[in-house]
Amino acid sequence: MTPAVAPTLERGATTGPRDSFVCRAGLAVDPVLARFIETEALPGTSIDSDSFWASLARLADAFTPRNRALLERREDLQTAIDNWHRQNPQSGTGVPPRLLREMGYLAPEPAPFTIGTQGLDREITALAGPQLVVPALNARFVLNAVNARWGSLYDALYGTDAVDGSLPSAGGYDPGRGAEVIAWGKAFLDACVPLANGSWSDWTGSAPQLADDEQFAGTAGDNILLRNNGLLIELVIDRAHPIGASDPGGIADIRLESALSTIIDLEDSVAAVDGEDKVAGYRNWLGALRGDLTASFTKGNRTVERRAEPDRTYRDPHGEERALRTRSLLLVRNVGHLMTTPAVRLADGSEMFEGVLDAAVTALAGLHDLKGLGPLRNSESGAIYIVKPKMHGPEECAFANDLFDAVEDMLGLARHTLKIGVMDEERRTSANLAACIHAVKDRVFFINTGFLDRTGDEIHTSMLAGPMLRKADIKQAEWIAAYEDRNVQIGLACGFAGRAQISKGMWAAPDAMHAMLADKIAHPMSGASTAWVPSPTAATLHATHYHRCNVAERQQERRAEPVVPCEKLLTVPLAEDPRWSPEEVQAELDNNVQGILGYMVRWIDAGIGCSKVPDINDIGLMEDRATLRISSQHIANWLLHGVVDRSMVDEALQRMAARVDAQNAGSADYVPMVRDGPRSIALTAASDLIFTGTCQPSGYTEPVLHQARAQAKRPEQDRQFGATGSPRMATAFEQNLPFG
Ligand SMILES: CC(=O)SCCNC(=O)CCNC(=O)[C@H](O)C(C)(C)COP(=O)(O)OP(=O)(O)OC[C@H]1O[C@@H](n2cnc3c(N)ncnc32)[C@H](O)[C@@H]1OP(=O)(O)O
Ligand SMILES: O=CC(=O)O
Ligand SMILES: [Mg+2]
Repeated sequence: MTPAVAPTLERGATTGPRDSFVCRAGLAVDPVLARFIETEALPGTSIDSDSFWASLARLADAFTPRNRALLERREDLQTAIDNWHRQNPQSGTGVPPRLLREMGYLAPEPAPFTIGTQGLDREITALAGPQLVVPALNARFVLNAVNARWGSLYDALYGTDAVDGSLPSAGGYDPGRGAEVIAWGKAFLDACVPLANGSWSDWTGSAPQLADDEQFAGTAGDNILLRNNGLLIELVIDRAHPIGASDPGGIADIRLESALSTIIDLEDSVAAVDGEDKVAGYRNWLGALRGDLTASFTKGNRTVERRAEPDRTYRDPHGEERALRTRSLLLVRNVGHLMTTPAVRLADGSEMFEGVLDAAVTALAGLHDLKGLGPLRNSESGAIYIVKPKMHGPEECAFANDLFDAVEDMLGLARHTLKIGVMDEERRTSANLAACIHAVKDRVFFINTGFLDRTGDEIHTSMLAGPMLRKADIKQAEWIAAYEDRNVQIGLACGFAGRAQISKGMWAAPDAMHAMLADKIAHPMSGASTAWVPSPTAATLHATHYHRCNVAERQQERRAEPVVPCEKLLTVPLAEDPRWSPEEVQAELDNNVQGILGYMVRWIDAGIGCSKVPDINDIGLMEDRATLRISSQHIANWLLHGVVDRSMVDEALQRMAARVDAQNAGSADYVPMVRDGPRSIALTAASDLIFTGTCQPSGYTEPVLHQARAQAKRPEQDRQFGATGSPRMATAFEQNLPFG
């Protein structure tokens, strides 16, 4: 039986390294995590506390050695690649494919196959539309994301630069701007759900005669529902509303089905370094799935109570009442295979692999949805969706598959209840994508081109090959086009059309909605059935692309294409003739340093894992650990090859720290990095990250970030300043100098 209350959570009942830890089946568990599992996650699931912890201990026993071996394999391959570059310093290329095959970096291609995943929701198989990502630790944002299934097109157009690049002025409603928004909205309707005669601008409210009757989906009260490419559009009819009152047809708003699915992110957009942080994320995932998560906050001068939208109904064209899905389908992103967590320690005192803990706990939370334990439901088809990031190659995908098998057994779930989304964001995965998909072929529900991490890995893998192009030019180089094309082509060849999502990466400029409307239609046009957006507003605007482009047709067209050869993917974005002016070099360095500091100071000092940080041109960019990986690896690469030197980087760090301090001057609790007294942990960590960039595993930022954040969380008197700048790290840069 599950205990309703945790049995013994008193301080001191522990074998762990911190005397507040509690002992569970030989594991030393952070009491905050133990309490969460025993009082919130287990109750109702029919799994008792003793068997959960015993199974978790067995899971750790079974998967820890294998996980470690996979990380060693990463290092061995990287060493082999580095050695080749040392022996071939003038090659101007990456390691030749033949040698990559010999090393085992390139695996044998599987025979043609079709994925066999069953039991997926229609948001994954049948519909094409935006995918929102939200940091798991922020309940207010999570709830906004849950409810982002629907969004106001008028609000999204009015409140952003979407229509013509201009922003609304402060003050009241601007009727001129409003008229432009309404005209844009009506033109959109004319293009996507045209009337048989005339324009929606002239529609006066009679039963709409559509050019295609099939696009009439029904009514919800006075509102009209239309369907195009599988997505719903709701015309809000309200003549009492100021906008509806002046509209010939009484249209007060056009609401669009927007974020069909949402990833609640436990990975690169959060700062979670201990049991307390992990529980904050797990609790929000659990509450979002159950439908009882709430958030209360002050906005302007009012208190907002936010909760998940209840289900709605509408009447179809035959007058039958039907359910109208109001919430985004929820997926969770676990962490990758690299990090361990101090939330649980094993019998030998080592930390548990965080990905193993994530798999067990996020799946346990999923049981609440499958068993209907909360007031609302997520998956209608009984699936638990877990996105797995940063896997390197097929053996790491096979590891995740086996881990998910074991978690299913532990929780009494039918085989393949846990679905996996494979982030195609490491070079070894892109180069072996078919084999990676094959390793998870009966549970895969998406592949996604995480081009940000992928860019970081591109730099790190070929770090020794030579100086890389400038960051913006890397995005235009041959490898990335091959990467994006191959992902779609291989996905289609493995039968993803109509069965699973082919997903494209994040729009990383949250305020640049005009540019997004112009550019991001390329994602559905590529045959991808979904693509990432940073906010609900961006989801609504990006949804218009899926009305303008029929993804199913695009997939049909692209199916016949041959897959771009792997050789093109393996071209390295090296600067062939690096003759940048000093101003160009300085601008590149400053831009990277500003992004790094602007992001890290909030991560380390405030625990904020995803931020909007102005770039050197004052464009606010979404920064997360993946963009940090790119910037830090880029500087490390230019340092190594002498494009910049240590003193330039130190000078940029000081100058940009002052600039970031000025940018944050208005924020309460912000502690400047440039100050008298103890050196800023964030500034020290940023310096470490750059100067040890060549030695960080795969160029990841997590080890430095976690160490620095843990240090910042400790009471001031317990901190060891400069701990991240340990002698090992300080000398690592010097040791690499021979390559410079
Ligand atoms: C490479 C990768 O891994 S990409 C995946 C990881 N990245 C992400 O998850 C991006 C998530 N997005 C965000 O965190 C934010 O949008 C940022 C940091 C990029 C930009 O934030 P800002 O523009 O400063 O947003 P701000 O804090 O002003 O919030 C604006 C409103 O939008 C909402 N909002 C913004 N982003 C999101 C989101 N992703 N999900 C839900 N709501 C959101 C907020 O709830 C807020 O509304 P509220 O006041 O009613 O609660
Ligand atoms: O996770 C996404 C990425 O681009 O990296
Ligand atoms: Mg990523």
